[in-house]
This record gives sequence, structure tokens and C-alpha cells, in this order.
Amino acid sequence: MGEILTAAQMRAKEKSIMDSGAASGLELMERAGRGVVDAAIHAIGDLTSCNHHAVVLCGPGNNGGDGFVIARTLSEMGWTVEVFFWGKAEALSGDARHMHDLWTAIGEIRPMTAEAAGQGVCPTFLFDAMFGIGISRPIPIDCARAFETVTKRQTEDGMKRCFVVAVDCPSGLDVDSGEVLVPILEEDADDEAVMAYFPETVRPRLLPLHTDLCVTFHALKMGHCLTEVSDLAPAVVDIGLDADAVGQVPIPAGGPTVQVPPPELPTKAWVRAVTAIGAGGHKYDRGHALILGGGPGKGGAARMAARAALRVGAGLVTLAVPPEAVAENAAQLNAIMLSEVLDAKALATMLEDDRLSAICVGPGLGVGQRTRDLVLTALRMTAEDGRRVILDADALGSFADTPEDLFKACHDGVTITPHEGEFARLFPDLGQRVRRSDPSKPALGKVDAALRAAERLGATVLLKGEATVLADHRGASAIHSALYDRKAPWLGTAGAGDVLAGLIAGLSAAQMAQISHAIDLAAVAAWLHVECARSFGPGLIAEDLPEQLPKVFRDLGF
Ligand SMILES: NC(=O)C1=CN([C@@H]2O[C@H](COP(=O)(O)OP(=O)(O)OC[C@H]3O[C@@H](n4cnc5c(N)ncnc54)[C@H](O)[C@@H]3O)[C@@H](O)[C@H]2O)[C@@H](O)CC1
Ligand SMILES: [K+]
Repeated sequence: MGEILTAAQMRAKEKSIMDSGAASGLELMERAGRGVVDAAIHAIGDLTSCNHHAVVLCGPGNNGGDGFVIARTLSEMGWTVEVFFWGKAEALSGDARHMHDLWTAIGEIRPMTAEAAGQGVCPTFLFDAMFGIGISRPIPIDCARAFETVTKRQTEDGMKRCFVVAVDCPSGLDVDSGEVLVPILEEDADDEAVMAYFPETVRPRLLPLHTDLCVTFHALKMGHCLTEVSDLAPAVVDIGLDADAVGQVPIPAGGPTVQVPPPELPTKAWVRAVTAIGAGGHKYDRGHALILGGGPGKGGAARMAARAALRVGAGLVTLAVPPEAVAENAAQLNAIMLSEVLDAKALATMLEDDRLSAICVGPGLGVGQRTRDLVLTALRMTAEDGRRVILDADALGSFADTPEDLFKACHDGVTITPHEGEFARLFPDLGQRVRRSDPSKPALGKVDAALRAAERLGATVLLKGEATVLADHRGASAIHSALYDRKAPWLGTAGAGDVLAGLIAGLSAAQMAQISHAIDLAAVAAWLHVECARSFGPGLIAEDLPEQLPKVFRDLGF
């Protein structure tokens, strides 16, 4: 299951299978609820020391319908189940209403208030079935408060708290953007602040619902990959929506096609491509990466990029620096070659040599006119010949005031690698909407923002972060999330971004037939980057990253 779906795509899949008659909505809901119970019990493993007591919070839509199935399933297994409901039975959809009625035939339903939810023993499980993929605004404050009070129930010895299982997603997660729509819970928050949708400055006061395990259906949704929604990696339950059963489900217009690069993309095929290119051949078969470096005392970033490019597989790497920085770099480099490049004119002459197969511009270069000229020259000299250009850091910062100049010069061989701040400076209209600042407008989400930016540039965008989003001008997109069991928070260290740019440059230079699109090269680089960080562990500094590559390749079986 390499695909990641939007809410609309999931709805289309469900509709398609229901229309085909292969399964009814009720059957899907039954499988969903039972699948959640199985996944929750599986996650705990040994239940012998747990009470068989669960609380289920049900909302007004089909997510609540799943909750009623969960309650009935556990009750059939002999569990004591408390159900709290936020909504009106008569307003439930047909399927959810049916599940509600099946539950009320055997159990009780109480209104969802903090007072009621706070009473009683600490349950083994709390199921959050309040809101799923249908959420459109912050969840009602009563729901958030009820949730909080259940989680505060204590065992007699005060040693345990309940295990929180989110049904489909933690309530309040916008599954397309990964944004959390949860109201402020502090007692002193005035109503206006609770109901308004908040400027960035008060966001940190929003309290997401803490979740141990999220159980979703059929496939991960984008939000699961953009935001760490639970402590454990989300579990995906098969509810019988496989493409084989329903035929190819058309992606709704405007919906992005999102793929998960890891671990599917970095298969042995590409590792073989990276590590075996030129085996027994000539170093020129593996390409020649040119990295532009900064002035005296500013050379570290480009040197790290160069080292990453060489380690990842480029046959040759040249660092080109201003004349006054040659001595400093000469003292630091061995396998990496050194050239002098005075200005844009000198770069143009250098790039007449078409053996230079990829160019990385940005790390440590400084923001200003010289960098702008170098970028525009690199773009002009490569516009027609298929050579790849990677623009990072100062190459992007230098166009903050004149982004149009960059957009005009970019071509389909270009990959830009901004972090969120650099992205927002280049694309202010998109950057502001990566998160919702206006209650009336949905958040654009990083994937949509990156897609629009890529279209504007006619190039590939790698938007950095814990969840790295990739998009290209053809409309392809991917998320590479360093979340859950691929977490590597120590990767947030000075210079790590320069190494990533170097990895992309090195892979691009090698011109592997197996990986022809820039977005795939960037995805492989992002995957290797995190893999190197995980392989090294805490204490990592950026210089360590390229040095881990041989081990990462070896661990992959080479
Ligand atoms: N047959 C199906 O369609 C299936 C649906 N499934 C479940 O159904 C869920 C989607 O169901 P729905 O589309 O009904 O959506 P939800 O159950 O996520 O919630 C939508 C309901 O909440 C209301 N609402 C949204 N935001 C609100 C807010 N901030 N405050 C108050 N009310 C709000 C809506 O008006 C609507 O009544 C999935 O997440 C999944 O859990 C699964 O059972 C699989 C099968
Ligand atoms: K939920």
C-alpha cells in the first residue's frame, strides 16, 4: 500500500465499492469497527493485567457509527463499555443510525459532558470515535473536555492511564492538511478565543488530543504522514476496498496523487543503480557534480554538500569557489576537486563543459547580486540540455524580493529545496496557507502548496521538514515523513540541509537510467538523509551524515 489518500479519494473508493454492490456501507462500517478493536488489542498484546473496561466517545457522523460497532464488539467479548454520544440519534446517517440502534438494544448511551465522562474507573481503552475525515472546523469544546476528563481517570494506585485509540484519525485532525482543529482548553480561554480560528501566535496553546494508537482504514491519509498523530505508527485496517475488487478508482479532479516513497521506493534496484554504476567502468560514467561554494570562512556548507555528493555516487565532484577562498578550501579537500570561479561569466565558461552533469547552487553562498547572477547563469546554461540544477538556501533567499525572476528562469531539470521559511518567502500566498490562519478557508496543506509552487516554477519542489513534501510540475507528489518509527529529531542540526542538497546533486550527476524523474531522485535523497541520521543516532552533526552512507548501503545488502 504505497498510496496515501485524501479524504475525497477515500470517499470515492468507498462510494465506488458500494455502487458496485461488492459491499454495503453497513458492511464497511462493521469491518471498520471490528478492525479497530483487533488493532487495539493487538497493540496492547497481553491483556491479563488490564481491566476489561472501555469508554467509547461517539460523534454525530459515520465516525460515531464506527464507535457504536466498537462498543458492541467489545460488549460481545464480555467487556464493560461506556458510550458517550455527542449529537442527535435522529440526525445520524442511515448506517450510523443502524449501528446506534444495535448498540442501544444492548447498552446505554449517555450525553457527552465532562462531568459524566469524568466519573468511573480508569478504562483500559478510550476510543475516540467523535470525528473522522468529515471534520470541517474545530471540534466542539464539550467533546474536547469530555475526552480530557476520561484520560484523567486514574487507576486506584495512580499508576496507569487509559490507552487512547483514535478511530480513523484523532478527532480534530484535518486529514488533508495534517492541521489539528482542536479548541483551546485552558480554563481561562475566553469564548471568542476558543471559537475563532487562531493566528499563528496563539497556536501553541491548542491542545491536540493525545493519542496512543490511530487506526485508519484501507490506506494512510495525508494528515497521518504530515503530522505525528499518535505515539505508535498508525495501523491500517483492510476493509475490503482493494482496487482489484472495485477496479481502478479514478482520482477526483484536483486531488493530488501522493505516494509514500519509503520504504517502497528505495528498493534494491536503485541502490544497485547507485552503488554499482561504473563498477569496472570509468568515473565519468558516474557523472560530475559541480558545487558552488562561498567566500572565505563561509565554505563549510558547500564542502559538506560536496562530500555528500561524492559519497552518494557521483564519479567526480568539483567545488568552485571565489578566488579569495581557494587557499582555505585547498587546505580542506582531498578527493573533491577545487576550481576558482570569479563571477557568473566565469561560471558560464565552466558550464560549457557538458561533462558537468549536475550543479548545486546555494549552500553558504551568501544572499545578494552575485548569487542571483550565478543562479540565473546556471539555469540559462542548462535550460536546454537536460542537466540538473539544485537550488538551496541562499540561492533561494537571494530571490525573496524578486521571485518572478527565478520562476521565469527555472526549467524542468531544477529542484529547489526550501524549508518552510524559505518557501513562504518565495511563495508568500502559498506559504501563509500551509497552516490555516483564516477560519473560513481550509488550510492548503503542504502537499497542495508544494504542487502549486512546482507548477509555478515548472520544476521540482522539495519542501523540508519532519514531513518532507515533494512535488513536481507534472503534478506528481510524495511525502517522506520522518515520524513514528522513522523519527530522527537529531537531524535538525546546522548544515543538515546542505548535506541533503549535496545528496540530490550527487544522485542527479550520476544520471541513473533507473531513476529518471527529479522528484524520485529527491525522494531517494530524502530517504537516505534520514537513514543516515538514524544510523548514526543522537549526537549527530551534519559532517557525520555522508560518512554513514557506506553503512546504510551495506545494511541494504551491498
Ligand atoms: N460507510 C462509510 O462511509 C464509512 C465511513 N467510515 C467512517 O466514517 C467517517 C466519515 O464519516 P462522516 O463523513 O460522517 O464524517 P465524521 O464522522 O468525521 O463527522 C462528520 C459529522 O460531523 C459534523 N461536523 C463536522 N465538523 C464538525 C464540528 N467541528 N463540530 C460539530 N460537528 C461537526 C458534520 O456535520 C457531520 O455530521 C470516517 O472517518 C470513518 O471513521 C468507516 O466506517 C468506513 C465506512
Ligand atoms: K476520531
